[in-house]
This record gives sequence, C-alpha cells and structure tokens, in this order.
Amino acid sequence: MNPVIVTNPPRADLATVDKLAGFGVATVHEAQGRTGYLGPGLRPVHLGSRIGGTAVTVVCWPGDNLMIHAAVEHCRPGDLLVVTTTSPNTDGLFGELFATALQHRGVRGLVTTTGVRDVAELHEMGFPVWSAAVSAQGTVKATAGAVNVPVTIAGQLITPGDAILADDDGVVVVPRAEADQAVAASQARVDKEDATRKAFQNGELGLDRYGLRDKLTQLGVKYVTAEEYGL
Ligand SMILES: O=C([O-])CC(=O)C(=O)O
Ligand SMILES: [Mg+2]
Repeated sequence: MNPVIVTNPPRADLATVDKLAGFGVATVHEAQGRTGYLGPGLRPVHLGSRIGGTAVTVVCWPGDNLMIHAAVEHCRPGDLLVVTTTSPNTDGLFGELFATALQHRGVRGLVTTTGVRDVAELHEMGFPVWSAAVSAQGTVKATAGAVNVPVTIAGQLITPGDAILADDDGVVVVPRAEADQAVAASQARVDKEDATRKAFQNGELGLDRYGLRDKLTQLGVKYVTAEEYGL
C-alpha cells in the first residue's frame, strides 16, 4: 500500500452522470455489455434511493477509518465516496457523523465494502449508503492508506472521477471516458424495453418475440403431455 492522497482528479461530467443515474443500475450494466456491476454483496442500507456521483476512492486498513477523515476535505459537490479496505472487513467504519460532514460538502452518498452504523440516523438524514454489512463495531484512526487511487471492487476497476450509479439493485461503475457512450447505449435499451413492455402488456410471449421457440427445438427440448410424463 502506497500511502498517498491524490488531489483534484478529473471527473465525469455531472450532467452525464445524472442522465446515467436516471436509467438505473441494471439498465446501464446491461447497456455497457454486462460490465461494471459491483456485485450482490453491496446492498442499500435503506431501499428507495437512485443516485449517481463521481467517485472519490478511499483505501482504509481493516477496522481503521483514518483515511475516510482524510478523504472528506477532497470531496466536491456531486461526488460519491467509495471506500474499500486492504483486506475484507465488515466493521462499522462509517456513520452519521461522517455523513454529516459529507452532506455539507455536497457528497451524494457512500458505497463501501465495509460495514456502516447509525443506520436510523442515516435514514433520517436522507444520506444513501450501500455497504457489505451493518455493524456497530467501532474502529480506530491509526494507519495510513490512500485517497483517490484506482481500486478494484468485485473485480471491477474504479478510477477516481468515474461515474458510480447506485439503486435498489446495487452499484455499477461507468468509466469516465465511456460515460457518453453509456448514455446512448442505455437510451437504446430503454427504447427497446419500452416496446417489449407494450408487447407483453398485449399478451405477446417472450418465446415468440425473441424467437426462442426455435432455440428450444435446437436444444432438443420436447413437449410431452402430463399423461406421457406420468403425472
Ligand atoms: O465515527 C466513527 O467512527 C463512525 C461513526 O459512527 C460516525 O461517523 O458517526
Ligand atoms: Mg456514529
């Protein structure tokens, strides 16, 4: 671990981030070729938020939130804090006091591979959090880590300034350089799904709409009566 704090990294355009957030995590993940999803291990502490922001990354040591304190002063309006640790740890590194400081700076939310606490207060404040755990376990402020360096969560690379989108389905990262392309691809997917939804509302089957009957035949799937099957 190289202890470093990187200041003012370039960020994705916030209007573009807001457009991406509006599409939702599943749509953007699909639209960018089923990449960027940070996995089912990161869950919203409270349901019902759909946000996007630009990543400020933090690498802490397990059970140590020193670098979150260091990161706060480098946060700008529109950012979203992304915290991970040098090895897996579910202690409650983050709570309402950090959220208060971040809200003051215009930070939109937190994504962390650790645990968080003060969840009732976080809910009351309207500060959205995605975490691996809820844990009251307290932590120390002792060990140097890093702020605004590239990190990997669930195999996905997050570079500071990338777009991070989060909703009830989880969290997805969109690389800064690919944000415009992801907007176009997501809009195309929404248009396609709008047409599919209308068709389903009219009773059309996915089997016919997607040409899946032939596929079933090709795969050797046979129709048999319940009697033939012995039911
Ligand atoms: O202070 C801590 O260690 C974490 C916390 O509970 C808070 O931010 O309120
Ligand atoms: Mg607290």
